Amino acid sequence: MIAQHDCRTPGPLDSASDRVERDSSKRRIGGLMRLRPLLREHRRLVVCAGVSLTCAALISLALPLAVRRMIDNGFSQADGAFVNRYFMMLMTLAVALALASACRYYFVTALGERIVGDLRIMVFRKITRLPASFFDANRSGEIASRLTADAAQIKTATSLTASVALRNSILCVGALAMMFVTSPGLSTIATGAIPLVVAPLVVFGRSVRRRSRAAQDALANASAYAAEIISGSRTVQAFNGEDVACRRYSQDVEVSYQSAVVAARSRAVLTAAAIALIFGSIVGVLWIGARSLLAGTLSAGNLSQFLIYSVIAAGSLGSLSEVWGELAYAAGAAGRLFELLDEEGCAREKEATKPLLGPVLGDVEITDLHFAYPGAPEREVIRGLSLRVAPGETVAIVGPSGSGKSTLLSLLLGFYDGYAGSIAIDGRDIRSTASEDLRKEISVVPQDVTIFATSIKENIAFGRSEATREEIAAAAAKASGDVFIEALPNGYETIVGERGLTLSGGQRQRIAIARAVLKDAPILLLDEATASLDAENERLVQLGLEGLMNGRTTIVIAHRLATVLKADRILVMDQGKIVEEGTHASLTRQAGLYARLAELQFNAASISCPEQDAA
Ligand SMILES: Nc1ncnc2c1ncn2[C@@H]1O[C@H](COP(=O)(O)OP(=O)(O)OP(=O)(O)O)[C@@H](O)[C@H]1O
Repeated sequence: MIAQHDCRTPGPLDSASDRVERDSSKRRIGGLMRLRPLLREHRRLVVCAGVSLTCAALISLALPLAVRRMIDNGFSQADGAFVNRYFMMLMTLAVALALASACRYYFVTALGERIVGDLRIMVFRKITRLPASFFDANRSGEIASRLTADAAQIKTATSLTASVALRNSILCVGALAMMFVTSPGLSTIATGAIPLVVAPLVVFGRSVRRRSRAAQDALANASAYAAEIISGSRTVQAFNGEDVACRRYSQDVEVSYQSAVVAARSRAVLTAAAIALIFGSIVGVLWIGARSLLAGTLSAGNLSQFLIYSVIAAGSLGSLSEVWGELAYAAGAAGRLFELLDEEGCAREKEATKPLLGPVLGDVEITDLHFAYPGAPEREVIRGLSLRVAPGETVAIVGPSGSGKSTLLSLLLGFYDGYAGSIAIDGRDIRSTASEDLRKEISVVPQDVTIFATSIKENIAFGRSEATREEIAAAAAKASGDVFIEALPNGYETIVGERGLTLSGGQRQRIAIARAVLKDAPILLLDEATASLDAENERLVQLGLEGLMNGRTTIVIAHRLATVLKADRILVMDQGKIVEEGTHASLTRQAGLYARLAELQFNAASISCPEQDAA
């Protein structure tokens, strides 16, 4: 039976259709509203952007007034001094407009960059704390794409698009008001046409947004695949898989292209419809205006002013319909990022838990543990396992591949919470301890060593960034890594390639061991820690590890039985359970699974372990 921990098990991120469906109930633009707290944090930038934006819009609205006055009072009365004065004024307005526009651009762009930077940091912070089950269910490329492409989309929206939208809203409202001031009659006819123009655009806009999201998701899919192939480039080349990969990527890109083209087509039609409807109605209104001019009920200046305002109003309405699409697009991107922020996960936060008390002795007790991975809940990987490791004891776990050894270590590290039974350290259930506090007490050398594309020094000090150069060197020496590191051109400062590709497997392993040595935690987990070493290095590292294990609770997983002979106890795991327990000598005598494994690896009879035989 599997206990469902009360936190929600993170599953795959929503698919395009899921999201579109959910979004339809929320009115997509609303997604951007969640950026409000970030905007509040940068109030000063928001105010500066708003002021410069409003100034630029108001100055644009003042220009037609000047034009009318000039036509009616200057040209028509051939008043040269008046014309000069007005041109000077126009020049001043132009300079002010230029300045206001420059300020608008600067503040709005700075605001967009600031907001998206903050958002990226928030999301990244969250991602780094999400539980293992989230990463089991989601592709890293897809997550990275949210941080890059979606964040960029929001940047455009919060900076340029939002400013265009705001400017056009001000222009539209201002121009409409001025149209009424200029000619109430003509304006009534013009505004009467607005609902007829806007209604079809709103309806059509929705389908455009749906298509845009599909295009975005298709692109994220292609990016995730590309990231996977790039990180596995050596395997791809070793298996001559370039063509297969290219074909698959081309298909993904094609799907993304097709979705983008469909979205662009809808958007093009939307733009055409917007322009036709808006300008069509304006031309109609102007026709009426021209007739009023001929009838002498409207001056030429007034008609020109009305004309300019109606072009401004129409132009801004048209731009609004375009940027509405952009904003909806960005709201979709914001939704995708906030979805990550909303991931609940199971990482136990500090506030909700109690720290392990005092210095941890490393008494590990596992009682009747049952566990199935969230992705395969029907298949129990750990099935009723109980185990006690006393402080300072070294226990080795061996067993066939897939028997659940690494899973057990993952559970000890608190990577998964959805298990039944209990795991306690020094008598305290690890589920009531914050993940951060728990992991402080555990050093681990995993099966798949992770090396970051930075200096060797930083790689070793990853778990203790404040470590001194001497401490780092001492840890490297204990892991038998000092000789090879010092032989590198830049020693400890040498930058290793991505995932440590410029190092050999054994060198990577020794850096991982040095990292664990430096962390100096009371509990040590070694998962095939010496698997990539040659016999000579294995012997050296083994010596270092023995020093490290001394006085620490150690759980060692090893396939090579020769590496576990010195353990205080050997546990044999099979199908999620401990099936045998003892020393090498006693286990070989039992003629069970261990004896069979031993016989497969070496002639068990010829291996002797004097200390244990004696024991
Ligand atoms: N993230 C995961 N999601 C779902 N199933 C998993 C996951 N990781 C491992 N498994 C499954 O759990 C079982 C136990 O795997 P585990 O890695 O613990 O075995 P192991 O004994 O450490 O094997 P090996 O000695 O080969 O490393 C396997 O059947 C494996 O397919």
